[in-house]
Amino acid sequence: MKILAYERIEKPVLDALKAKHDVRFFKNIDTSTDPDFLNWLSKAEGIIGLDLTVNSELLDKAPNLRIVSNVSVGYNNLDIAALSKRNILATNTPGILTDTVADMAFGLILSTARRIPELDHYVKAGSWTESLTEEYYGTDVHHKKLGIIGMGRIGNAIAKRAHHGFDMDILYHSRTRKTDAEEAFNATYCSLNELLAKADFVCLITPLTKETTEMIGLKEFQQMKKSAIFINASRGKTIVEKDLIEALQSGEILAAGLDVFEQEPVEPNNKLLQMPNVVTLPHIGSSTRETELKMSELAAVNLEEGLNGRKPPNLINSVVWDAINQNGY
Ligand SMILES: NC(=O)C1=CN([C@@H]2O[C@H](COP(=O)(O)OP(=O)(O)OC[C@H]3O[C@@H](n4cnc5c(N)ncnc54)[C@H](O)[C@@H]3O)[C@@H](O)[C@H]2O)C=CC1
Ligand SMILES: O=C(O)C(=O)CO
Repeated sequence: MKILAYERIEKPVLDALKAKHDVRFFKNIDTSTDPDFLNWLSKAEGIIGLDLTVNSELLDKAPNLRIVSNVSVGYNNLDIAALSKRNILATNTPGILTDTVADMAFGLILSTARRIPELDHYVKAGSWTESLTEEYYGTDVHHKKLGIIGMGRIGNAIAKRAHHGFDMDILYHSRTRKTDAEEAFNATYCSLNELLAKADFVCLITPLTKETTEMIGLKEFQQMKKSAIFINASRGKTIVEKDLIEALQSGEILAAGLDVFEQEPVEPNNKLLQMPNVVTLPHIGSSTRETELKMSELAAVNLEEGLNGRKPPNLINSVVWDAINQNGY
């Protein structure tokens, strides 16, 4: 079968797909103009990859497409309505990356509060010439209040680390109450306003949807404590980035730890990159060797199951499955 592979997919998985199918791999191309890409797209039955924008415009050029398999849990790059309208299956990779992303989010909490990257530079620059004074002190993490916005799989894994490892009080805001998390981590459900006002650490880990786009802007930063540390591991567009810059510059909040940006890769002149109280990462939450491989493997299983007429384990638009089973492809 003809498969279009795009951007991130681990080599052993790509090689295994190539051994069975007619696969073309694309990286760093303009998907609206690249002739090779457009030619392959017109023939492809399956797409596998990370972050390819799949909308009506692209789908109009892909008449043979039957499945799009994302190598990520977030699928804000996919227009699910447009895919479903054309009876094209869409899949993602939930679960297997949860602990890895939670570790990284916790890494951002610790490194921002304890100023680890900043102090690492200080030591390596040879500036540690005398006993340190208050100016270099950080903020405690243990026994503080952690506010989690988006208490899903990853939110729960962050809460688990915070509750069991750091004796933190957990506040959370989500679309629905999560009684399991309340029982397991003594977590308290809050309105967004209440969470923002009470939390020492505000950690955003929702999917990017219409509802969550720009959900945290200047008004929300102003509601946070002046000592608050803001962590974003969700998607860059869940916040208003210029408002975060303003909130940090005016001292509305203390610091931020960011794995995601409005524009990725982040522009080198982004003001956030010049702030010592901001810890930045290159959208690397799930990217350990072990987990990236598992994500590619799971995405390949989803792809093959779909192409072989079986229900993929991580199907997003089950309405398409129902339609296919009633009417056939
Ligand atoms: N930085 C990174 O490398 C990674 C980032 N992510 C991001 O994390 C997101 C969450 O992943 P999972 O925990 O696996 O998803 P999930 O679906 O298990 O959890 C998402 C949670 O957000 C909540 N939510 C949705 N809309 C909301 C709203 N308007 N207000 C409040 N809560 C809302 C849902 O109720 C759910 O509890 C992904 O969609 C992706 O955007 C995921 C993996 C890696
Ligand atoms: O899985 C996701 O949603 C990511 O952001 C990349 O791993």
